Amino acid sequence: MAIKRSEFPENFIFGTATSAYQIEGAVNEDGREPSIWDVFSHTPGKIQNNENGDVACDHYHRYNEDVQIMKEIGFNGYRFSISWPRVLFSNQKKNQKGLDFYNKLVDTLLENNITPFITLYHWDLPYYLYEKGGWLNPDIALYFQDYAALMFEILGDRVKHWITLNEPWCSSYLGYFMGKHAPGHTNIQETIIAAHNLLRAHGYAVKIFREIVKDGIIGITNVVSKIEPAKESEENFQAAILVDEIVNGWFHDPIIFGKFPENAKGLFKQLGLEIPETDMDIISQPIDFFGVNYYTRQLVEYDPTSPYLYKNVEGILPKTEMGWEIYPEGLYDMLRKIHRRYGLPLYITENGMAGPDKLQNDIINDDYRVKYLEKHFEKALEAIEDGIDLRGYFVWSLLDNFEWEKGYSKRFGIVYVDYKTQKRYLKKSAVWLKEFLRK
Ligand SMILES: OC[C@@H]1[C@@H](O)[C@H](O)[C@@H](O)c2[nH]c(CCc3ccccc3)c[n+]21
Repeated sequence: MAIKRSEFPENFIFGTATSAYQIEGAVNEDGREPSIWDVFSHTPGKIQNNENGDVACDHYHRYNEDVQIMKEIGFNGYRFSISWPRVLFSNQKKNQKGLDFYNKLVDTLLENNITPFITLYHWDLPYYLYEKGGWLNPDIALYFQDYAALMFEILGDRVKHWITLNEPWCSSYLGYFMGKHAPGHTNIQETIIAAHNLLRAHGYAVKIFREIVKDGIIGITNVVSKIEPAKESEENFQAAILVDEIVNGWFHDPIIFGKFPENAKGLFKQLGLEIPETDMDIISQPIDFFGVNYYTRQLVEYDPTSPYLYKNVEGILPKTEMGWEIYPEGLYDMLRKIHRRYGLPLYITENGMAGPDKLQNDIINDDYRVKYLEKHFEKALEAIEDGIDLRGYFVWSLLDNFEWEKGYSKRFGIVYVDYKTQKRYLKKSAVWLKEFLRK
């Protein structure tokens, strides 16, 4: 029996999500200054095919058309991020033209009965702050607080749903340990310091939010992967617990319990790493929800030859173009785990897949994405029916866009973008969503 919109709560938010650097383009327009992703993507060898976000989906100029597409599909929510270097100059003066873009975007969304959910930081740190140490400099929390306060003052009268950070695990581990993302460092000690300062910045923003937007709600979005032992053994089971603490617990526990998870902390200490723990009271300021970005599971095995005592193992399930296993059961498991452990309302702030999308006679037949979304919607509904306080679901993503180190090679959109013409084409999954959201 196909799942129906009417089975979800009447006030449930069905939306779609994007981020500034991945769709806006116009990187040198109206005074926008460079971010770490402008510099990283222009560094040869960092991005597949040496692509960058200079133009992307040209959303800066086409936002009206894109909102009309959301309206046509029938979404009642839209999660997007603010480009920090577009709204604040390095001399700390506000960039009015940049702010006006977001004012117009918010007003257009509201005119079309689409609720804006704003992410303050989706990885595009102003480059001049990186030159001052970036996420390694404790002062970054104060810079972030000033930026957050500006956005709360400018948009807080109309925007009541706010997310401080998108996936601090990615910002710290991909940016400072694996070197795959900006700023491209490969240092585990820096990673732990960056993670702590990201959490501090989150706390400083929550603190000022309570003073400026008294009728709004604020949370943080984390990537949440279902961590499973590749083979059943006590050692592998322990490895899974450890990895769950490193990937998931490290960015949830401090916010709710005011402390880092013990096993992971013990491992890092055994490796001789410093674990800064200042401001845990600010980090654990009460928040109103957790945003959950769910895509897949991670299979791990105990590995005594690794300093982190584990290794990732390739799974056997059907995979998306990113090589991620399709595992909707993990969505249910993680919603239940996060809800039980932390007791906060949840929004699925990202879920979706990269597919082998081909434009043929103006049609993109992404049946695989229809099936993916249907299966994950079913698990979201099951969670709601089991009493989990899930309030919304944002499909990643509205448009095909700049997929970070993979450039434009991976298409996550429900709307196909022909980058040569910037023409948008609704994929079959968008047409399916339009039908689903009607019922
Ligand atoms: O890769 C698709 C999207 C990105 O385009 C978004 O900007 C970003 O928020 C985002 N995060 C993830 C999850 C990445 C991840 C998967 C598995 C394990 C750890 C991290 C997937 N995505």
